[in-house]
Amino acid sequence: MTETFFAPKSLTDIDWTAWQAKDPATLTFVIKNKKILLIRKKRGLGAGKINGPGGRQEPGETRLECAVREVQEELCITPLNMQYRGECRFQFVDGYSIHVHLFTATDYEGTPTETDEAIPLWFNLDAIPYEEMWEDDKVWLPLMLQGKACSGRYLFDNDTMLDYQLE
Ligand SMILES: Nc1ncnc2c1[nH]c(=O)n2[C@H]1C[C@H](O)[C@@H](COP(=O)(O)OP(=O)(O)OP(=O)(O)O)O1
Repeated sequence: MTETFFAPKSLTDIDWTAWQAKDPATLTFVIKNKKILLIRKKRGLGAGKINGPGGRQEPGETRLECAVREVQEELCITPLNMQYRGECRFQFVDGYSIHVHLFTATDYEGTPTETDEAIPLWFNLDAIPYEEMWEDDKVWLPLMLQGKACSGRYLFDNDTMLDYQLE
């Protein structure tokens, strides 16, 4: 039987009690010496944008293992002192969904290095380039940086954020 998907127009069109993302994923932000380590993403979802390093969880992997592996793969460094900070539930109107778990790290081993997935970029904490990032980042990233609750739900049509709600 074919499953029919009705494109939601707002968050209230979605049954969040039954919501299960197609993909679990992570994002990690290394924050050191009042600077934040971001990437220019070269491929995958959000290619061309600035974001934290991260990606989709692999079978058998914990969230933390995924977060560490993605930073290692994308920037050739190992994040240290990882802390879980919250989660973002993203629903796209085309039916795709991704559940992103947020981590911070206060240090790292190695040297941030460009890979075929990402270019490392350091920014002062008061100069984060939100205009080059996913639209939702300006909603939750400032809260996360202040140590506040930052979990939320977001509805997207491609790159356009249609609706959001912090939890
Ligand atoms: N809206 C929004 N804001 C902030 N960050 C994100 C989104 N949507 C997202 O998907 N993301 C993040 C979550 C993940 O970290 C990446 C998407 O994963 P991707 O890099 O495509 O996954 P990989 O497993 O690394 O894919 P490959 O390129 O290796 O196939 O973006």
